[in-house]
Amino acid sequence: MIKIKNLYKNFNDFQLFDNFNLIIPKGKVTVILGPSGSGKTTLMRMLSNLDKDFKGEIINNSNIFSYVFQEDRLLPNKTVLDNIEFVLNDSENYLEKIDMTLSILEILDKKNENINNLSGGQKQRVSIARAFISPSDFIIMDEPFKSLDFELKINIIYDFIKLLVQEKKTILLVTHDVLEAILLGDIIHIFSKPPTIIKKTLNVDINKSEREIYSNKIIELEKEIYKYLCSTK
Ligand SMILES: Nc1ncnc2c1ncn2[C@@H]1O[C@H](COP(=O)(O)OP(=O)(O)OP(=O)(O)O)[C@@H](O)[C@H]1O
Repeated sequence: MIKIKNLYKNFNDFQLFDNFNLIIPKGKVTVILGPSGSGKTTLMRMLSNLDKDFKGEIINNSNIFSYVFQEDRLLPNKTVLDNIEFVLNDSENYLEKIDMTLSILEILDKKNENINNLSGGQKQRVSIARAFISPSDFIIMDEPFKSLDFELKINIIYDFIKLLVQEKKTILLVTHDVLEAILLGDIIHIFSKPPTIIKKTLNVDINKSEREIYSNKIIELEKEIYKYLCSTK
């Protein structure tokens, strides 16, 4: 579990967080939805020790982090396999897991392909595979599906759900996409404008493998979230 306690963060006289608290439970997907400028990126930077200039406590026992960003951060001119082995110390022990993960993400046939020859969606699948295969305790995902078209995004999300059903991971997902939040999240936090607080927390009590985009439950949740996102309070 990762705990943020009594966090205060400012940039000169701009107070971004003013006694902010958040818990990221182990083995769950915690989603942050919030307006532009509410501090999502800053929070991720503080969680990953890139920004240490704050008051309060961040209790984080995870030793290894991995990241999935909107733009892929893969090694160019290397194969898919090279990119995955890059984050592993003893890749020999991971061969089965690599194949299984690539297969679920539908890119097993690209294993020995040069990254440069892959489409944007395929590269994003490689980024997800790499984060999943690496022995990290905590995966931070910053708008990982943003640049993808709707159909591709939904397909990758469903493949990603298959991975999560196989193996629970502690994930923090930051997104502006309400449907993505509902399909992947266990807990959804909606941020206010600064000074940022959590306006609303929703638990998604629908089995991950039963999250159908057209189902009434999903549509009801979407409506509820839009209500909070649109309220100025
Ligand atoms: N280095 C910095 N110096 C001054 N102000 C900053 C700095 N970094 C962030 N801010 C301010 O802090 C606020 C939060 O920024 P942040 O990038 O964390 O928001 P965000 O929620 O990730 O936004 P978006 O959804 O647009 O990516 C913004 O008002 C931003 O201008």
